This record gives sequence, C-alpha cells and structure tokens, in this order.
Amino acid sequence: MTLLQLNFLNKHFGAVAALDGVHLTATSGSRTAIVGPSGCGKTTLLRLIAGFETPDAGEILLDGHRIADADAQVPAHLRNIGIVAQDGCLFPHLSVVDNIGFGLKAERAVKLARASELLDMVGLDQAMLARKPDQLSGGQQQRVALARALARKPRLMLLDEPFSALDTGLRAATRKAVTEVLSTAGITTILVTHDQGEALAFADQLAVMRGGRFVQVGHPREVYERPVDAATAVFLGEAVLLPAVVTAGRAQTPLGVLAVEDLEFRGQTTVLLRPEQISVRRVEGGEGDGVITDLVFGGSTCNVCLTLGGTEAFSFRIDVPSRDIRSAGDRVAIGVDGPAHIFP
Ligand SMILES: Nc1ncnc2c1ncn2[C@@H]1O[C@H](COP(=O)(O)OP(=O)(O)OP(=O)(O)O)[C@@H](O)[C@H]1O
Repeated sequence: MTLLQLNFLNKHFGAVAALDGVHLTATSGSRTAIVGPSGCGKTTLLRLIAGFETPDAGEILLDGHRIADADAQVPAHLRNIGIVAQDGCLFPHLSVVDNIGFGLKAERAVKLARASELLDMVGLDQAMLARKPDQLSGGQQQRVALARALARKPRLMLLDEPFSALDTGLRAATRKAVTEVLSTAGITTILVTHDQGEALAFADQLAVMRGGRFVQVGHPREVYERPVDAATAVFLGEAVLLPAVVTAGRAQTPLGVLAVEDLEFRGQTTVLLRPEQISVRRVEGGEGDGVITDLVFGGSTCNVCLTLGGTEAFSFRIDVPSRDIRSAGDRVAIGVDGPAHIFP
C-alpha cells in the first residue's frame, strides 16, 4: 500500500530550480534512500515533505490525502511526520526525558514511562534519562533524537544525514540500531545521505537525484548493477567503463569479448563492469593481458592502474586484493565474471 506519493513537485528559489518535476512513491513500511550530488535538491525535498517549505507546483499525498500543493498545505505539526537531522537538534537545556517527552500532551509520569520505553527501544541505558545532551556521545545524541521523533508515533520518518557527524564505527552501529528500530516499528522512512554505501545497505528503494529530479529509482542492487547512465554508475561505486562495439549479445572491448544481457543492441557504446566482476592474477613470465603501471598499497587491497596490451593501450584503475600483486611492472592475467552492462 502506498503511504507517500510525490507528484511532479517543483520548487524554485529565485532562478534556482531546486526541485524540477519530482515523482516518487514510497510503500507503507518501506525504507527509501535518496542520494545525489551536493545541491541537487535532497534537503529541499525533505523540507517540502515535512511541511517546512511549500511547493510551487505538484502535490504531496500522505496515505491518500493531499497534504501539500501550491495552494494549500497541512501545517508541519499536523502531518504526523518525524524528522531527525544531521546534528540531532536536541534542546541543550533539557534532560533526555524532557527532550523525548517534548510536545507530548501527557502528565509527567506518562511522559517518563514513554521516554523510558523509547530509550529501551533505541538501545540506550535508563541511567541516561536524567542527562543533558552535552553529557552524551554523538551516537547517543542521535539515538535520543530518534527516540524523540518516535515519541509521537509518526507515520513517516525523515532522516536527513543523521549519521554523518559520527565516526565510522559508531556510524555503522548507530545506523544498524536505527534501522532495526524503524523496521520493528514498521515506520516508512526516507533517508538522505551522502554515503552511497550507507544508502545501499539501508534502503529497499534507492532514489538517485540529479539537478532537482530523480534519474533512477529502484531496488539498490538493481540500480547498482544496472544504472541508467555512466554518471549514476560512477556515483554509486567503483565503475570500469569500457568502449565497446556490440553485436548480438557480445561486446568487443579492450578486455576482450564480453557477454551483454541486451541481445537487441548493436553498435558502438560504453559498457560497465563493476570491480567485483574482475579478477587480476600476477603471471610469472609470459605476456598476460596487461601490466600494472601504478600501484597504491592500501592494506587488504591495492589500488592499481591496469594498462591493457594491444595496439591502442587502454588503462583503468581498480582495487585488487593486495596479496598477489607486488609492484608496478607486474604483468597480470585478467578474468571477467558475468555480463557487462549496456546503459539504456
Ligand atoms: N532557502 C534557499 N534559498 C535559496 N536557495 C536555496 C535555498 N535552499 C536551497 N537552495 C538552493 O537549492 C538547491 C538545492 O539545495 P538543497 O539544500 O536541497 O540540496 P542538497 O542536495 O540537499 O545539497 P547538500 O547535499 O549539499 O546538502 C541548491 O542550489 C541550493 O543552493
């Protein structure tokens, strides 16, 4: 069942088209991650959904009811939408219990009981109820911010880069805890993030934004493996882009003949391989398929520049397991697993 529906949303700030015909559907209980380059309109979109901005055109439907269009808007506090921002925005002078209970119309004992239950839910110790935000770590503050947003039992939760201020380990742990809380509560969630790995791990629907509109929306694996264009491919992770001549399901590339899934396409194009499809093995003596012309050691992997043989030399960079690869000048055999992707 559809919970959130955005139809052709437009929003201008002066001459800047922050949103330019945004269309999106989120089903009940789903987790959507929105990714895109800086300035593409992600935060503006969340602010429109939350009710902090009004659209110039288009409409927002929540549970089938129109909550905003250019003419009329349901006020933010009546939308039943929770929001957690990058810095949590806790009230610094209030204790954890008062932060969580803020805005709840209930007696103190009821607020305390609800805060205590929510603290449990986000995996924090009850001893923290009396603390002020500056007595908590960054990860703990974000969990309290989530508890506060959950207190009003929102239909929809908006997360605007809520983990970005946390360091790597804490970030992963907090994200996992938050994801579990939201999916246990069955709350439909929209996450905006700059971290593509986070988006792929968190979401069951990935929406890639560019220039104020979505260029691709789909299951994270589908979007990662079959991006609509090279820019999306590169944005979502390491991509090896190869010039190709394609006929009847086969692509002639600098890496040899590769299978492609599209049996109809014919002609010159660029095809995509993800690095996990490529295996690189050092060969002693003999020619191999290419030579390592640059190498940056990075522990478990090395980032190498591979230059392929043939009359027209072709190079690309890729991370490879470091165990077998020693130094620039190593000759290597290259294997490819699975089909190359042709952009539609
Ligand atoms: N209040 C405003 N007044 C004028 N321009 C604005 C305003 N808010 C956003 N913009 C512009 O609208 C565009 C979209 O901004 P937005 O903050 O939505 O992008 P974003 O994708 O969230 O960026 P980032 O990833 O850097 O946070 C940008 O060009 C921005 O400069």
